[in-house]
Amino acid sequence: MHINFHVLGTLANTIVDPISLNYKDIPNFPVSTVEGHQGNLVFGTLSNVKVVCMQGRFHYYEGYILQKCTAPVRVLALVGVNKLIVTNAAGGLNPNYKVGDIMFIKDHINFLGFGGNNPFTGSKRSQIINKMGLEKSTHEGVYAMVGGPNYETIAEVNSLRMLGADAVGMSTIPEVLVAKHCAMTVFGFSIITNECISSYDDETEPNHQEVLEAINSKAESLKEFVTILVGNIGME
Ligand SMILES: O=P(O)(O)O[C@@H]1C[C@H](O)[C@@H](CO)O1
Ligand code: HPA
Repeated sequence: MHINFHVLGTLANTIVDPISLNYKDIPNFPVSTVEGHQGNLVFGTLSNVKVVCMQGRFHYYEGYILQKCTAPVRVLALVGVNKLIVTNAAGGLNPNYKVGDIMFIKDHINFLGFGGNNPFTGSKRSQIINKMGLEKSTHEGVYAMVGGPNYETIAEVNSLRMLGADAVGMSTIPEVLVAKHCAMTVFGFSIITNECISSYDDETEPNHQEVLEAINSKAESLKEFVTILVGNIGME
């Protein structure tokens, strides 16, 4: 099983008997350039399931073409991975979402794809949240991918809401498309790291630091969530 941990990279510390490879030591692998994306491929076990975790991913805005962003998914498919858990940090567009909430991705809006930068489509979900008592802070929603690296303007936030998006981020969809192309089963979720600003009266601005802080403050509960999730998916 493959887990894509992006800025949730510290969660890789839960992996048992880890063997870590730095991306720069893997021939032709891209290297991570975004703060919080540590750039390691970590092999080991979680809930007695063999896993490989990407501690850091690649974004279109880093200058990588989507084929390069998603190449690691193809590499993992070639080494036998057939299930993917994909995660991201995302801004909450839905007014009911609070910082730290989890959103299961039931669908997506691929803005890069609208512009012709997209090969495929597809996403799936699964569910194990009750035993952790997280019902009130989980949702099922639509993830919209924008190109980044800048955050959205107020007009863009309001447009995304009108289009039916519940959360917005800068990643994930290309990996999901390629994973589906490689016949993987995919489960995706977003951590809501900020509430998107939709009013000109609001003088605050989104920033990467608050994204990292929101992730870190939820790290323990997310570790538990992913550990249970991997155990459950591994048994399917
Ligand atoms: O890799 P993800 O999508 O989780 O990282 C998000 C998107 C941007 O890189 C950054 C925004 O602060 O976090
Ligand atoms: O508000 C956001 N917008 C886009 N990407 C993001 N990643 C985390 N938060 C956001």
